[in-house]
Amino acid sequence: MLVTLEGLDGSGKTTVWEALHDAYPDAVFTREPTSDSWYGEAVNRAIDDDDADPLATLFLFTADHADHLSRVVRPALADGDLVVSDRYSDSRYAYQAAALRDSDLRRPMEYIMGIHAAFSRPPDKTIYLDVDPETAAARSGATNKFEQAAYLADVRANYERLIDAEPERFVRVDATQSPEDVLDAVEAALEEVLAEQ
Ligand SMILES: Nc1ncnc2c1ncn2[C@@H]1O[C@H](COP(=O)(O)OP(=O)(O)OP(=O)(O)O)[C@@H](O)[C@H]1O
Ligand SMILES: Cc1cn([C@H]2C[C@H](O)[C@@H](COP(=O)(O)O)O2)c(=O)[nH]c1=O
Repeated sequence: MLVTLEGLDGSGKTTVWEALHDAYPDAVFTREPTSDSWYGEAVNRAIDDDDADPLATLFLFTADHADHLSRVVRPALADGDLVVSDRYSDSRYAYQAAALRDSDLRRPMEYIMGIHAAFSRPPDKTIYLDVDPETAAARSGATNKFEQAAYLADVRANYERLIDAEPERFVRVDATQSPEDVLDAVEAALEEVLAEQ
């Protein structure tokens, strides 16, 4: 089963993802952008480059996703493992659709989803850590172009579109709660998902 953690920068995904290692010692924990490949390194260069072309950036993130799928996600799923990914395809739909909002693409989110539909493996469940853009920007330190409150407001609106389209896949968790309460809510959601399996 493939479970993904999604949300704005600073929503607390990585904090939760790290804490889940103890509760699910046999699961495969992974992330996007990947941290162990040159594709991930290329993505990080684009994140840090304020002048990076947004369409080129989309394809770098998508290349990293293709490598992540073939090298990590599909083999783990084939072995019957629980895979928990800190960010995955929804991050592209939410973030790159916002970055490409004023581009020549008529419907950026649909375009990005179309590219993924040809090769990706959709998540079985997605835990969405919901936080307002101001809190997100403050917590993340606003250190890169994606971590600005105005941009994150667009990203959040895109996440809401994704949730509206597939309410059964998403579990929304209030990420303004204390870290302990957020983790309790995520663990409860995961237990329910695994029990349904
Ligand atoms: N529930 C919470 N309440 C207050 N602060 C939190 C909470 N969860 C995480 N934080 C703090 O917010 C900061 C960002 O947390 P974290 O790195 O887990 O977020 P993230 O969603 O993974 O961000 P990014 O997407 O930018 O990597 C950290 O300093 C962390 O300690
Ligand atoms: C996977 C992915 C990520 N992003 C953005 C979101 C963050 O601002 C950075 C890095 O992610 P992290 O969780 O803070 O390490 O990249 C994106 O725009 N599109 C994506 O597909």
